[in-house]
Amino acid sequence: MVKITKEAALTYHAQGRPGKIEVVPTKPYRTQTDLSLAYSPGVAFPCLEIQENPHEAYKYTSKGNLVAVISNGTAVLGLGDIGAMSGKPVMEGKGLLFKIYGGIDVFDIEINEKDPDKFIEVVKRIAPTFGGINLEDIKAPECFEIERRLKEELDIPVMHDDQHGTAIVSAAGLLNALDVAGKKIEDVRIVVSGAGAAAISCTRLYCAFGARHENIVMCDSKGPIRTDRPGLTEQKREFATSRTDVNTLAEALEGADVFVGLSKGNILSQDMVRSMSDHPIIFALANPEPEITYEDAMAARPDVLMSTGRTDYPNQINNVIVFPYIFRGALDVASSAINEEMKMAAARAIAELARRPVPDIVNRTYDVRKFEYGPDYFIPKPIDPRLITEVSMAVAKAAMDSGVARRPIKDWKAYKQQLRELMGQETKFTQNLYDTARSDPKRVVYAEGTHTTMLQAAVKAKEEGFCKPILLGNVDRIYKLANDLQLNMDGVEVIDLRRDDQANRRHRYAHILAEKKQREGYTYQEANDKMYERNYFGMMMVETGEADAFITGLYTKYSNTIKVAEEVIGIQPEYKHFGTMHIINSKKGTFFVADTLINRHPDLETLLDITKLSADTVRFFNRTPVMAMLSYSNFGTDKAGSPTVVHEVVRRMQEEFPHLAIDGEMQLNFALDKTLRDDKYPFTRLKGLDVNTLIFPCLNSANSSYKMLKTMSDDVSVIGPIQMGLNKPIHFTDFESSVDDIVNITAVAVLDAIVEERRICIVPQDRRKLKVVES
Ligand SMILES: NC(=O)C1=CN([C@@H]2O[C@H](COP(=O)(O)OP(=O)(O)OC[C@H]3O[C@@H](n4cnc5c(N)ncnc54)[C@H](OP(=O)(O)O)[C@@H]3O)[C@@H](O)[C@H]2O)C=CC1
Ligand SMILES: CC(=O)C(=O)O
Ligand SMILES: [Mg+2]
Repeated sequence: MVKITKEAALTYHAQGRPGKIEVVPTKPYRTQTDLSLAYSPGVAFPCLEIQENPHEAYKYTSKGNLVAVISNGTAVLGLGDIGAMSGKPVMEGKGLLFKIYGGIDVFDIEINEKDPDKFIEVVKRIAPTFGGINLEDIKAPECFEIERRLKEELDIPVMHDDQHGTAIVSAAGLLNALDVAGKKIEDVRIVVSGAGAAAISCTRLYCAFGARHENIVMCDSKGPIRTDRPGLTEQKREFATSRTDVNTLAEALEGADVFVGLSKGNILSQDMVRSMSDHPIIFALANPEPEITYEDAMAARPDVLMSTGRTDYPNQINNVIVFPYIFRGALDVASSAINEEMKMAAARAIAELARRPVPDIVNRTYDVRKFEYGPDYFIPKPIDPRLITEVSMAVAKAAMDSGVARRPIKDWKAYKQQLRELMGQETKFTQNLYDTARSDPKRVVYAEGTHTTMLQAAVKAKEEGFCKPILLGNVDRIYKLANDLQLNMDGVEVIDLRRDDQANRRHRYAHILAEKKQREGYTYQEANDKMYERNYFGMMMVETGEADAFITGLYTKYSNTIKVAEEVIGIQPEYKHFGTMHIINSKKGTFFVADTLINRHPDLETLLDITKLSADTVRFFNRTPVMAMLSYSNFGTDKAGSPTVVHEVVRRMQEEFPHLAIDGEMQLNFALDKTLRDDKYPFTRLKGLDVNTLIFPCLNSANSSYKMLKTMSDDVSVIGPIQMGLNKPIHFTDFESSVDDIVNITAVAVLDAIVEERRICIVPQDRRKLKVVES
């Protein structure tokens, strides 16, 4: 587990641009016209529209996606009243989290005002700017009145996150921890340490889920809150116990099932933990120091079900699992409030998610082989990409059902897709790719069945509904691995090509290959030896029609696999070379990039083949190719060196395909910026067109470019490599491919296999029949 040091935290905040957030324009601003639209005089028009109908603010401004995180710094984490400005790093941090998890923009606002009436007045006056208000780190009891009045007096969702975000996530954690411990919420004895903003709201929500008042003891800085204590606030009175036998936290904890700490660091001792019942649930949620450290609690007894509020320990219970999504759902239906129904729906959705298999990306990020629902994992990880869809949708639905949604959602499938796209999880392109592959699932051979990534990808592709996997490898090993990973192997075929029962098949394949290659010096014996290698055997399955597509590459070097593919499958007759393409999905659109893996220094004929194959592949994905031939020079500015080859390819392509949008050679920025290109070079065939296909002059530049994008940009997803030019659907992976990379390639391979006889140059009427990926 990562230990966070003071030095590291200070450097993180100070390095580069100080702080953690910046404001980024969302409209063009390069030209004088842009500026006149963005500001005066153009800006006057939306102003007047809003004056006439205030709701138009959601249409013409950022209001609908803008949340204020507002604090007066009186209860910052567990640090106490450190002042408004000192709390700014926390509020900026929330801004960052809102953005990365919920796609919501935030202005953090620190108000130097402790008087509730004045504070409320300030918030009310700035409220028109925002679509929602997240109150943060405001101490009890003032926070209750502040939130109550703002909710009453404003018509946008207002939520004090320390109260309700914490209540929702800890209720989800409690439901699951009780399930793991085999206990019922109605029966358990709960001790709550803290009687502030977070503690009161959490306890209220536990009661809404069935916890009994009489089973709860709440403690504040003075100890257990009893009904016989004079001068209790209204909220403390709500949870005061009538028990007279409890005078200390230690006494309250004897035999208790649950401890929830929302108070102060280091107030729970190991002895207290030992005095609790079997499988005690300990939520030590004070930040930054929990009521007891994870290590101490685990050392006290092995059966503890332990959570903290920190990222660096298992079972983090932190409101970050809630606030981005509850506001997302609320904003998306223009909800006028965040009510009890929405909170309970969010808690149930979070609890339910933790019980489902965990996505590969989460395991990889935490460097864990597999998270499994149980003592060490009963709450989803904040980076779980499903939170945005599951929680936001549950919240939006609850808002609609409870009558506070002003813009109900009509198409839930489209909304889910919109949420995924918002977070760049899944572009429309990938979705369409999957849908098309699903229309006619194919038999796909995975060469490396014993590789965990390949095995998981094969099962996932099957579960996505677009393939019938055939795994090559040792049968016992594959089933053991699948068992360890809890994978459902129904519908998966496993073939151990080395076993005696495959001898006939090996001989048969060897005969076919030897016959095909007899004029190239191939003997039967040689071919038979090769059938013990998974790439030969698997490709022969496709060659003979006993499978539809083949995927390999995690163990084998690319150059070796290519040789086998050329030998067994061969290149399409109209070409002499084959190549690879990567598809880049970014906020700016989908781009096809070639040749990313095969031809190191393509000569004229090779580059010509790559270009033609690329045009066909782009059409295969049902797009019209708009092709830029790239180089370091523009349209003949360099008359020597490599640009001359590109120049000549363009000439030949334009001559052979008079209607194809292709031009060059040109630099990458001219390819991607049509205004710049049309301004400087108005004569091109690409005038007014957005380029979607980038043909690089050599492997160095193509390979480095797609890898640079993949590594440096979080907003980019890459599909590939997609092979172009082989006779059959043989596809390769990078050795560093993830499960999702291979699932994507499987979809491409299936699509490839759907095209009968696999001609990339598919005739238009066949294409329509196939309903391949829509533009
Ligand atoms: N993990 C998470 O997601 C979240 C964690 N928190 C954490 O919860 C804690 C409280 O936050 P919040 O409710 O906003 O703050 P408040 O200031 O509103 O409440 C603090 C409460 O803690 C009580 N307290 C202080 N010292 C002790 C002690 N020694 N024993 C028992 N109770 C004590 C106070 O008692 P008294 O009333 O007598 O003053 C008060 O009731 C913080 O540490 C915060 O970081 C908060 C929100 C979310
Ligand atoms: C997480 C949080 O909001 C707090 O500790 O105050
Ligand atoms: Mg807080």
